[in-house]
Amino acid sequence: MSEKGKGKVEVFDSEEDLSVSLAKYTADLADKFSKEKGSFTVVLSGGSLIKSLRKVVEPPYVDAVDWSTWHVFWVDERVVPKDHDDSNYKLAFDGFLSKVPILPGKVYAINDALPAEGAADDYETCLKHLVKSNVISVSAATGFPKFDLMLLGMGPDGHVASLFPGHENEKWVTFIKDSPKPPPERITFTFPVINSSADVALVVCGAGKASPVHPALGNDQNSDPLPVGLVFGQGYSFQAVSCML
Ligand SMILES: O=C1O[C@H](COP(=O)(O)O)[C@@H](O)[C@H](O)[C@H]1O
Repeated sequence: MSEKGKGKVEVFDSEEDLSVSLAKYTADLADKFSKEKGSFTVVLSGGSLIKSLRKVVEPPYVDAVDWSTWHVFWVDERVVPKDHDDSNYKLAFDGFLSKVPILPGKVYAINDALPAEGAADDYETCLKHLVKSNVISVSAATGFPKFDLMLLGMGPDGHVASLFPGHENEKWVTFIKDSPKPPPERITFTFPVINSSADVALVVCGAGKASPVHPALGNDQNSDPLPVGLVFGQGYSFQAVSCML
């Protein structure tokens, strides 16, 4: 999606239906990219997204997907140890990664021994190495890394990743120490990276999130832009919404 409002919007009656559709969408994209280039780079969010991904680690997908081609990243992470209940890595490990044979060397968690700024720099350096070794491509349009699929959630305040209202940055990975949603210290991909992805799935579930998602769908031109309204994609974008709009 290169312009706001050009994404495909799917609205589901239930979170169960959303989850079934998200599994097919993710598995189909993994298959497409794996056949085209032998790898699939996917970026996870924390929060409710991991629960919504549950069907992809169940039959038929769990057996049909070629997990050996997957490279897994995080769009944002809390600066806590990997075994902490607030860790997005732990959430993804418990609900997703522990159920599939993705090679541990292709799972790129943040360095949890570093403080926020160091962890953000370290993750950006890791991405730059992976660009050099052609694991991650670069967007010809933006010069930023181009992941195959960015799986985004959205908070009730309209935040995506750990990009809260008023946040701007031209780095690949940045950090915050004052997140309005606990825990306060986080690292996060920036909008140029998010918006350079080949595909972006914005997975939003629940009536409480109906109002902030309107700008992302191009339905509300007048209100102040929320972070979710700044999400675009370079290619086909899938936005799954199960709330009343
Ligand atoms: O703090 C975070 O919140 C958002 C949204 O979470 P949700 O539980 O409301 O879906 C999440 O996408 C992000 O990765 C996480 O760090």
